[in-house]
Amino acid sequence: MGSMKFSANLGFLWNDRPLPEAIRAAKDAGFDAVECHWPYAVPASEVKVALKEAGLRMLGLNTSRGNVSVGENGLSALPGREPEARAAIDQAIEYATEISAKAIHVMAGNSSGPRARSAFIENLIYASEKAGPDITILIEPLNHYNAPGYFLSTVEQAADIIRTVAKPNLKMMFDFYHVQIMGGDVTRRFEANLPLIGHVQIASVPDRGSPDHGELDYSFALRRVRELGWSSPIGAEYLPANGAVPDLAWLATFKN
Ligand SMILES: O=C(O)[C@@H](O)C(=O)CO
Ligand SMILES: [Mg+2]
Repeated sequence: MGSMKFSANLGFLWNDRPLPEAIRAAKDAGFDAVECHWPYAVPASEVKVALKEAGLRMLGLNTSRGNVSVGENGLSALPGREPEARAAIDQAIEYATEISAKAIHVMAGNSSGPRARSAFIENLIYASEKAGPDITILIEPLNHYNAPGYFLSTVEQAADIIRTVAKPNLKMMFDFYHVQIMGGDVTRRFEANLPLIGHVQIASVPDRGSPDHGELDYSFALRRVRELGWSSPIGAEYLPANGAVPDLAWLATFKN
């Protein structure tokens, strides 16, 4: 696929190591960038040093999910929880600013209906304005097996929200793994939503493993992504088959 770039998602890859060590492992493995889920337990100053030493950019991090022990998966589409949602957004912006991260995924949470939609829209306006033009705010449709009850589940719903909020730095995280499960037709839907897409992620379907097997042919899908002009690193967000150390044979094949 020539000159495709890839970002290691350290929420899943090398997630048994402290984040600075995972950043170094990603560099040694040949990744072009990194991204993570929830880095907040590690001081941003340590992550900043590790990124500088590795010469890698942190492409994205997520807002806090809230109370994970009771199943919370984000706060921004929960009516009545605006103060906590905005505190999570502030925390993410502060962390992202310190490490010069490119994007923040604002997690919606488990909810539905018009009040949830209004809360999400208002919180996304807050996030987009507060983040400023150097940080992209992302929203990500998640599939209903991994995230049952999550507010945002389809690309079309995300596109509607992005158009309603109408802020230039609000975009969609297009995770092919979720999009394939929630209706497929992935390359057409990628093309149709291209102007609204801010980051791309991949994993095999249905097992969420390395992107070289399963029902979705990434050698085709990523060629199409590239033909459509996408040049930023693609997020490798998969669960390694042998624990946290990833199977990486696919990386050399897809990069060349
Ligand atoms: O696809 C996912 O699950 C992630 O991109 C994420 O940020 C939510 O956990
Ligand atoms: Mg994802």
